[in-house]
Amino acid sequence: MAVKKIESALISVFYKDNLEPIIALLKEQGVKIYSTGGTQKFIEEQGAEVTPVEELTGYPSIFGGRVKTLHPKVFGGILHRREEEGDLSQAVEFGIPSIDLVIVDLYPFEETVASGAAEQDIIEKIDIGGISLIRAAAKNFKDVTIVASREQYGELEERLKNNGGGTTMEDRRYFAAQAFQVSSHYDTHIFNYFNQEEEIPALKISESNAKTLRYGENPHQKGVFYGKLDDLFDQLNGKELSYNNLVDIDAAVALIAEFDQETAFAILKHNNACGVATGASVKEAYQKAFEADTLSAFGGVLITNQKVDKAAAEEMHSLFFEVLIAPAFDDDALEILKGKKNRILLLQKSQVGGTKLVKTLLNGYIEQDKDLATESKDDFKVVTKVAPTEEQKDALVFAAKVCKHTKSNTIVLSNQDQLFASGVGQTSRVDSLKQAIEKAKSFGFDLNGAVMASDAFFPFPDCVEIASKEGIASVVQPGGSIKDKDSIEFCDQAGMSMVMTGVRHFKH
Ligand SMILES: NC(=O)c1ncn([C@@H]2O[C@H](COP(=O)(O)O)[C@@H](O)[C@H]2O)c1NC=O
Repeated sequence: MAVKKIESALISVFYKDNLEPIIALLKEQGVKIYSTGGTQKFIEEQGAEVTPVEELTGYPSIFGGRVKTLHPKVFGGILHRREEEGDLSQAVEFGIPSIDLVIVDLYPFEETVASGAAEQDIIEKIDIGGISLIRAAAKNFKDVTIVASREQYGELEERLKNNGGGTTMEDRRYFAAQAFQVSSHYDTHIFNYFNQEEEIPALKISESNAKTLRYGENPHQKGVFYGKLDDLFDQLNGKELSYNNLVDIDAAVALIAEFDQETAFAILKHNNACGVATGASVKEAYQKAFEADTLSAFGGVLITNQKVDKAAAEEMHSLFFEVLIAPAFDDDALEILKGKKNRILLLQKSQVGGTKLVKTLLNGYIEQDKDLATESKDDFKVVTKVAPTEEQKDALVFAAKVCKHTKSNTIVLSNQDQLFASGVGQTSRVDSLKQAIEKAKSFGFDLNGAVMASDAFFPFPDCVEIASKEGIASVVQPGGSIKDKDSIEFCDQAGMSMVMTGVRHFKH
């Protein structure tokens, strides 16, 4: 493919770091360099000759830097079509030089917003000249090479070296695509800043950090994660995270975030908890979580909200599991856990944050607020003659937390510090209850005195009838059925207590 030699360049970058090798290369090739104030100074410090852009435009940088490159001599130099006679003669007529390479690093708008800066500082960080240079050069990629961010310096250097100081059409088209990626990302952030009140009903998401996964949900499906996982986790051991790992990890961190007062441990499989417990230590919480379902724990995703110590690590080590997430690990615990080379160990550095959930649906996207409601004892409205004891209320809070993070329809059975069993994702609530009862019994739990949580109301009294037969003593549910009365009356006859929260927690 034909190589177009670079003879002139315009460089205007906010962050000057890492530019040195490019300057050295351009200098070596005798490229004529035009530049703006701060960048010009930096390039001169590298010992290269620079023509100030002011010399080209005949204007100084004005209005506090709001106008410096915005001039026909600059944009004409980029945009004129080299194969058009008319464009070439106009360039000569108006004394417009050719600019073959444009290097820009935009004002850091996103960073300034994130720093909590004042509105005026944020507005000044909306780059105008830089973004225009990027668009112009990308549009004229047939003749011009555009490098739109400092992250692309390495690629430019490599391509210039490979092509003897020039670029191919393929190179320039690639850089143009990168440029529009940079400019659209930049504008997305500006729009979202201006539309914080969501007056304009438009969904703009832009994430340039991509991680190609081994595959999607199944090996015949491709999968990519877009986001900055490194902000949340340090991976300390194990194989690459898979699509399904990420889905389970997402569910695990959301569940464990419910427990901020006590040491908690959860084991998840296919998005649902098969074990959850609190305890005096991570080891004890793990043991109790594991007890709830010693079969499902195999290959599971494990998570705790406390530092993993040696005792806990020794206890877990014999279990085959995919992932363990914790906010910290003792060195001797890590040494034990690293004994299995594929085992994924994640150190969680921060909470997930964010208030919205988005997914694709039909031919569009669906967005909703995250379910950030968690009920405490104060939210319980006792609707039966018998009120739950304090201990039962603790158990109801525990069960309700697990219930909120389990696929609907769900029924969760527990005491105040241990999940006994849950029925998950059943098409009828009764089936969920039956599944939970059978499972709890199969792992040796005595349901006498246990509590029950339901993610949505009981349309009929059938669930409390079945629960009563098993000795379940107290129930938490949102309420809101036209037949609430039937369930309440049954509980009163059976001597059970029931509280309503008024908050439904479907998880589809
Ligand atoms: N106003 C303009 O004409 C203009 N032209 C280029 N810039 C930006 O100015 C910055 C470089 O400025 P300096 O070389 O003075 O440090 C770059 O981030 C570039 O994107 C401009 N600034 C903002 O719009």
